[in-house]
Order: sequence, then structure tokens, then C-alpha cells
Amino acid sequence: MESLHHPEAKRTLRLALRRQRLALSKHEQRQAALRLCQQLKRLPEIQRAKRISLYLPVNGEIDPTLLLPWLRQRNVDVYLPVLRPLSDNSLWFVNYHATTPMVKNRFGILEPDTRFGAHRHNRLPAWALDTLIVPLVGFDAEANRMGMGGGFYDRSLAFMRRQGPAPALIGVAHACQRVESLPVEPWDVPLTAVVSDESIVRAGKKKS
Ligand SMILES: Nc1nc2c(c(=O)[nH]1)N(C=O)[C@@H](CNc1ccc(C(=O)N[C@@H](CCC(=O)O)C(=O)O)cc1)CN2
Ligand SMILES: Nc1ncnc2c1ncn2[C@@H]1O[C@H](COP(=O)(O)OP(=O)(O)OP(=O)(O)O)[C@@H](O)[C@H]1O
Repeated sequence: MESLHHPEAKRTLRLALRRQRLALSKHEQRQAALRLCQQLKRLPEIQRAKRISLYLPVNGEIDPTLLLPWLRQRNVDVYLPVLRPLSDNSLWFVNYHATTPMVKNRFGILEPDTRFGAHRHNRLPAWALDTLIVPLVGFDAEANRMGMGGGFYDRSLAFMRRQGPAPALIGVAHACQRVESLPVEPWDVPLTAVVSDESIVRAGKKKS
């Protein structure tokens, strides 16, 4: 759909999808999160990961943190995205525990506090993870994604275009964030799959 490449059209679609997930009730959010976690636990990319990143949900995002007790039990190291200081607008991933000191970033999202260097040895670039759980604003039947529009994940995953380590990328979203088709931009890094509360969409495979 050529017209969706237009920045204005993209912005409009992003807004509409964000409104849609924000309109879900507390109960619907909870049900969706439970279903999402059931699906995630069945994925080989999640089952075999020893280092995995999640995110703390904001603005109606589907909640992947219900997975935490299960991951702890399996001794998986959990990481959260942190905006890199000095503003190259990419992310690194910092180890996250119950006792990790947290601080709000410039978007008001809580992230592990790296200011005093205490966690410096705990932070990794995306390529050092086995699996990333990636927040989405929209997705389509081919596992194309639309994010918040900051390009943070795309910039942090640009290494995927080259030879070398390639973590699994699992996008997650509410079923209501699925659209017919999304524009693919040159910098978009393809996901392995998108999991919602209702479906699993694998890249390169059309599935309802
Ligand atoms: N939960 C969560 N954490 C995440 C992301 C995410 O999408 N979800 N990110 C994925 O990239 C990174 C942060 N990226 C973001 C990109 C844009 C906006 C944004 O435009 N927010 C505003 C404006 C708020 C402001 O400027 O103060 C908005 O909601 O309108 C927020 C976060 C890292 N952490
Ligand atoms: N690898 C990259 N290098 C430089 N700029 C990039 C890169 N990837 C994305 N960008 C820039 O980021 C901006 C936002 O991209 P886009 O609208 O695709 O965001 P998004 O994928 O929805 O957001 P996010 O990745 O944060 O979830 C674009 O203007 C794009 O030029």
C-alpha cells in the first residue's frame, strides 16, 4: 500500500492504533496479557533463550511481565531496554531484578538506573541477547511492524543486516493492533514472529 509510506498517513495510523489499545478495559488488558504469555511460553525462541529482553508496558501496551516468574524459575536472565545516553537514539539492555533501582526516562518509562555505573557491567547490546520481546504499535499478516516512531529498535537492531549473531525478535501486541498491511521501510528489521493474545504470525508465512 504505497500511500501508507507517506509520513502523514503513517502518523494517523499510529495514532489510531494507539487509541485502540488505550481503549481496552483493565479486564481486557489482563485477559490479553494472560493469553499472550500462554502463547509465548510455547515458542521455541522463548523456551531456549537464556538471555531475554522484555519491556515495562505503558500507554495500553500489552503486558509481557506476567512471564517474569516463569522466566525466573527457568533461571533466564531478564533485560530491559534503556535509552543510551549521549543520544544516538538506540538502546542497550540492562539486567533487571526485583531490586534493580529504576528511574524514569525522558518518555516517562521506567528503566534500570545506570547513572552511577553500578549496573554498567550488566548492560548488553542487542546482539548479545538470545531473544528480544519487542513492543509494537501495529503489525500485519507478514509480521511487519510499526513501533512508536522513534526508530529505537530499528537502530539498535541494524547489525542484523550483517553476518554474525542474530537474536530472535518476537514482536508482541494486542490482536486489535493487527492491520491488513503495513508499509516496509528500508531501515525496518524483519521480526521472527509477532505474537498477540489471539495469534502467532510467523515471518514469511501467511496465517490467520
Ligand atoms: N514500554 C516501552 N518501552 C520502550 C519502548 C516502547 O515502545 N515501549 N521503546 C521503543 O522504541 C523505547 C522508547 N521509545 C519511545 C519512542 C517514542 C515515544 C513517544 O513518542 N512518546 C510520546 C511523547 C512523550 C514525550 O515526548 O514526552 C507519546 O507517547 O506521545 C516513547 C517511547 C524503549 N522503551
Ligand atoms: N538504522 C537506522 N539508522 C538511522 N536512522 C534510523 C534507523 N532506523 C530507523 N531510523 C529512523 O527512525 C525514524 C523512525 O522510524 P519508524 O517510523 O520506522 O519507527 P518505528 O520502527 O515505528 O519505531 P521503533 O523502532 O522505535 O519502534 C525514521 O525517521 C528513520 O529514519
